[in-house]
Amino acid sequence: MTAQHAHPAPRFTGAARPYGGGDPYADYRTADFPFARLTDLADRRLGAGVVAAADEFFAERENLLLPGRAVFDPEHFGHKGKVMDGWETRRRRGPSAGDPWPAQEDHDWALIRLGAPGVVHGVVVDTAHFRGNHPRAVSVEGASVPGTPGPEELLSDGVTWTTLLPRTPVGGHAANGFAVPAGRRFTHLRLSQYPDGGIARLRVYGEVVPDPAWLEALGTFDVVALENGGRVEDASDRFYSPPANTIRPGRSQRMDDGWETRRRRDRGHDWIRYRLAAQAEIRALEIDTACLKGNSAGWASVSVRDGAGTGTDEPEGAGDWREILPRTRLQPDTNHRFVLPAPAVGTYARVDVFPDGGISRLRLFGSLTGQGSAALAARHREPGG
Ligand SMILES: NC(=O)NC(NC(N)=O)C(=O)[O-]
Repeated sequence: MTAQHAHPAPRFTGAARPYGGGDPYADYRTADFPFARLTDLADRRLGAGVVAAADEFFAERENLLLPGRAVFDPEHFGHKGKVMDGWETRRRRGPSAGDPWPAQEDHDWALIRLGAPGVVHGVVVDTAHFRGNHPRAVSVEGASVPGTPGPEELLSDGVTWTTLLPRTPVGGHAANGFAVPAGRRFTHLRLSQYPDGGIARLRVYGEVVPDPAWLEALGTFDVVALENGGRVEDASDRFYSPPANTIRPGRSQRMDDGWETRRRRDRGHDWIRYRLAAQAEIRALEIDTACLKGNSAGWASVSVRDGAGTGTDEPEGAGDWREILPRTRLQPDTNHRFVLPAPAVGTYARVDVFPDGGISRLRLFGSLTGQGSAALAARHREPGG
């Protein structure tokens, strides 16, 4: 899918006002970035990590990838200074009394391992609560390094870094969002801030491009899982929690780690539509309602559809939806397992929940068809994949 940007993302520059008391988000600058519907490839819950940083004097690099928005407690000071929920470096200085200012090219950097390799469509460099100490500008580069390289290898001359976002001014206390022209499949990013400062969160939105050799070796795997290249295309409700939670790794540990819809007061029902990693044959499935007790979905059905749709709209050129699990009663806080009476082939899947409520995970176990394997291999090979 290519993120379409009819209007360029709004840009925020300059300092924010000093914190004046009350809700610290009252004067936060943000926008609705169209690419933010895609998977956050730098999600800690997907396995992303900040493997190294040039400096983290004031606040630790790990904060960059925490889920949820950054918190600010005006009274919280520690031995090093104001405790900040982000990655914050010390102030850079020039070489001498006569030249006390940092040089034009001075910067601090952090190396990020993506949770799943993929093609990046947009980044958000969030400077929430960094008002007088945000960087003047940032840049983002990507690299594709096989295996599990450590910081030394990533910093070695042998690694080629491709610019995703050239050095660009950013504003303080703002969600600085930038659409990125679709490039290659990257495994790692380098975030730089000029000349120094603090960044609360980094979000990297794009499409997971899994390694076909790995999936081939596994044979049977969860063909809708985020880490394997599955994704949510649309959903009826995003009120309490994102539908993409249903295809995250691991079991849900808290209610907000699943998908919970608001209480319906009409005669309708809620649903999520997914695109699978590629065309697959599904043989078994799980619907988990972990941590959803008084608000678990009452019943659920699952359907699949075949075809080669593109984009986020209803799948184009796809066949009809075929129900593979009829409307089935669900128990609260329970993992439900179903072996399908016959394998079902599809490229899209849909879960319908009745009448509302939540499920925490959907797992679709199967293997890629010959057509699915070929499509995935082609995507992995192509320069844009
Ligand atoms: N008030 C501050 O945040 N000052 C300093 N930063 C921290 N974290 O104390 C600084 O120099 O940016």
